[in-house]
Amino acid sequence: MSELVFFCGTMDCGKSTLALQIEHNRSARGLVGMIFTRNDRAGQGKLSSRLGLVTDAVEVEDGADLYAHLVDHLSQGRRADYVIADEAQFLAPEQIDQLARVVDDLDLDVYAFGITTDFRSKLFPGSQRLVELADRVEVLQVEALCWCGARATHNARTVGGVMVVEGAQVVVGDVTSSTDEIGYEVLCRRHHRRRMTAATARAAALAPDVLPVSSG
Ligand SMILES: Nc1ncnc2c1ncn2[C@@H]1O[C@H](COP(=O)(O)OP(=O)(O)O)[C@@H](O)[C@H]1O
Ligand SMILES: Cc1cn([C@H]2C[C@H](O)[C@@H](COP(=O)(O)O)O2)c(=O)[nH]c1=O
Repeated sequence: MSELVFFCGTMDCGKSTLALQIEHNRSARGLVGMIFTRNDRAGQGKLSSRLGLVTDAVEVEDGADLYAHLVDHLSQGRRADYVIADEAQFLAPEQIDQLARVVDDLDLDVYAFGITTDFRSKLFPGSQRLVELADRVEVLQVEALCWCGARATHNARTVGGVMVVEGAQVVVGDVTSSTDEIGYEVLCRRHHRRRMTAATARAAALAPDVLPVSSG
């Protein structure tokens, strides 16, 4: 029985790497995948991992019908034995419904990869629909860590290392951004709630003691 599986986690926990491994293992056995992505950092029509691997993919545009895309592809006599959708948080809810239809009506496995929540810890609409529709939701095993050493569960957006809570939901970026750029940092919930990033924690640790010292 084919499945819709949602592999999720924070940024930088290895989702794209796993997508590329699934693709590698299946193509090594002669299977052909249809690979979708949207807004990958490496550019349009790319699925890339921080380990340096990259493969070509179909860039999903606004309003694209993913089910129709598969039907067109197959009716031209071309193969697709399974589907991978990376950066699935950026897909519209309707496109997730189309992926579920690919599983049910075309009997293909669909592996979707994405972050569940945005920098304000709100569900992305595409991820919400995946949680609603997936046969299985798998949280990645390789945990990203907060600066304090706890498991990172949340994604913070930063400007110059300082966490921000205003802005558009979608801003493509990375966890290794230079000062002043918009970047991201993964944090545990405690430090996300306190808006305490590695930079602000370091600054607080270096600040002179603010408590008055009594002379008598
Ligand atoms: N230089 C490195 N050596 C070993 N592992 C690395 C290195 N750089 C990145 N990684 C691994 O790659 C993971 C990020 O993989 P990636 O697939 O790009 O993440 P995601 O798609 O979840 O954002 C990191 O959590 C880390 O485990
Ligand atoms: C938290 C958050 C992230 N994004 C963007 C930043 C990256 O381009 C991707 C996540 O990619 P990764 O492979 O999982 O690292 O999402 C965003 O647009 N909005 C956010 O709130």
